[in-house]
Amino acid sequence: MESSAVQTYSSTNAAQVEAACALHGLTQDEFRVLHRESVAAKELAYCPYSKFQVGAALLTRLGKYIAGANMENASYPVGTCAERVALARAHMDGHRDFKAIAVVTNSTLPASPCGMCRQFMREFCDLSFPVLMFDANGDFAVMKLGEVGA
Ligand SMILES: O=c1ccn([C@H]2C[C@H](O)[C@@H](CO)O2)c(=O)[nH]1
Ligand SMILES: [Zn+2]
Repeated sequence: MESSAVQTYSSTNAAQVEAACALHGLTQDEFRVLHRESVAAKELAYCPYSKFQVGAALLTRLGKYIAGANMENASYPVGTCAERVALARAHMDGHRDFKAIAVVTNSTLPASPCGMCRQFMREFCDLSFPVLMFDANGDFAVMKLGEVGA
């Protein structure tokens, strides 16, 4: 079995943020707002079963930020993830082109989107779509959609 630890960076390390932004076509301001909006969204999670809050923030090509949080259900598979909530909200608001998504949890390691979310994103975003994953401390990993889970 191959084990590959995901490289994480600190969002307080300007050089690391700059490098990540340059690689994924984001401005540092966009990076900061994505982080801030995803953290705010996390507080709106409905997760009485797992108690695992997840926040997401999508950035559209037109510069709008759309938030999502996980919404659980007593019948567990009926619940949905933060990423899919954000994408559904965005699509309903008429957005079709997306620049990046940020996902944040209270975990001490960045969490990567599940297979259903990756499939859902793939419907609207290409394989180079940047996925920013923040942990509780603001450390982050970033991958293209085509690299997540690969
Ligand atoms: O990237 C992720 C990972 C998990 N969850 C949610 C699903 C469930 O509500 C809870 C525990 O898995 O976290 C997300 O929203 N996004
Ligand atoms: Zn998911």
